[in-house]
Amino acid sequence: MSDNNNPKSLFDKLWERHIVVPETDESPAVLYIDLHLVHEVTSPQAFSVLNERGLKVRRADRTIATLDHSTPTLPADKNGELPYFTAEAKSQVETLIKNTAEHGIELFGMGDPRRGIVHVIGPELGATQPGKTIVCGDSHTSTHGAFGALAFGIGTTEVGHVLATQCVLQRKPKSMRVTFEGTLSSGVGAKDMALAMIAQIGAHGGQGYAIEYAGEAVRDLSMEARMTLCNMSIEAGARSGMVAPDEKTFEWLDGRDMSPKGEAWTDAVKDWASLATEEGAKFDKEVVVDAANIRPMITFGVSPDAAGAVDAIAPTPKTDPELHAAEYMKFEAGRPFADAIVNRVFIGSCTNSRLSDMREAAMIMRGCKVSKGVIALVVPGSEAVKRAAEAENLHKIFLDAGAEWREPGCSMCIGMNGDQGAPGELVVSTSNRNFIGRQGTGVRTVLASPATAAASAIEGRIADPRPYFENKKESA
Ligand SMILES: CC(C)[C@H](C(=O)O)[C@@H](O)C(=O)O
Ligand code: SF4
Repeated sequence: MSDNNNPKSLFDKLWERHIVVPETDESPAVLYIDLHLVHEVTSPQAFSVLNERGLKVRRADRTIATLDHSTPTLPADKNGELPYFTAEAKSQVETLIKNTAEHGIELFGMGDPRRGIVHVIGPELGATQPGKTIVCGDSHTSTHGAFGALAFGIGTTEVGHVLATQCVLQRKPKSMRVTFEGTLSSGVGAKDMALAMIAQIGAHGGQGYAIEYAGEAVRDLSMEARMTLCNMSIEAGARSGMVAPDEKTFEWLDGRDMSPKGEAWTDAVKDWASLATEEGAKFDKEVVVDAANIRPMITFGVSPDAAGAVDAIAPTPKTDPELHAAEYMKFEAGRPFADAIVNRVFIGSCTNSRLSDMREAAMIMRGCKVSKGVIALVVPGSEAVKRAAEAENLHKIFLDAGAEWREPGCSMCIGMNGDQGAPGELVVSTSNRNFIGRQGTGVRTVLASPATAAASAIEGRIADPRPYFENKKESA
């Protein structure tokens, strides 16, 4: 605990608790890692290095592995064969199965009811907890910061370091507080907050910083929505984003498989409650976002900061990269975004594939039909989300509307499993990256919330979800 003369931020506390060797001018700090998450794409090389050098995994009990990026979202065929996209995808999966078995690491593999996108299952299992340092060879590890953890992505070389030593070398980032002032209006959610913030500070605005999200609109968010917000921190250039743990956090974690139990739970909650940023704590940078005026957001370019309100008109490009992006995306300056014809819709990814996202999309699609000519894919983030959604019959709503209901995984967020759009198609996607070719060669990606994506699927154009919220309210 700090005294009032030295008020500390959540980030300071998390950092200090994990220093094994302090940082000097010559060398970064050695930081202890509480939880290491592993998936099939960034781990093979790391395990190879370990095996070549005859090293063991230091703490297999603090390491969990899942299969998500390369896994098919279509079921096995008659012979029980999964339809892998490429030999490489299949090999990544087989390699992780082999490596985890050899090193005694728990793997949530195909058919395991706990499998899912790495950033969805960590929290779901209760493995993600306040106060922890969490790493994964994956940039969207920032998602776990929603619980008041210091969570960041690492490279494959570092994955090897963590496997072997349970530590990473890190320079302490600068701190930034992003305060969302006011409350959100109906039909606006965490995805819109993230895109509005990134549009405001830029895709590099958070570079070199650890972000803490604060303010009334953040406190009001559910845990799932906080995960959406923290997930997108990386798209603002920051490696981590976090929210101070509170009653909502504790309630969400209570009773989960890996959450502490009994007396250990009581002690943990007491400790977690002491982590919040103290009054007067200093940040290297303060940013204020006007939450009350955020409208549903979409991206119109090829970087997540090219974002605007769904009911706005396409801006006139000012720079060469903007011109290039506008040519690629085919948004004509001065015309409403809502004029753009949509070919495909993807509802999923570690940004927006949790139960609340499924519910939001289903609320909009209930009793409606996906527009003719639009292919809509709904991909739950985990087996648990899939089960929970099916228990509420959400899958029926999607199927009745003419959308596809798939098996959990990263799917069209990155297309590594073969779920991709066709060249030239406009895809409204609830994922986090609109880079050229991310969802398939020549695909034009528009990032949006589940509500906006669902509304766009129905209307066949980029659509404002707000009228649906009004109508459902009236008919409720
Ligand atoms: C495959 C993996 C290395 C990558 C990442 O680190 O983010 C992926 O998850 C992504 O979203 O682009
Ligand atoms: S869902 Fe997308 S962003 Fe998330 S881990 Fe998978 S590929 Fe990366």
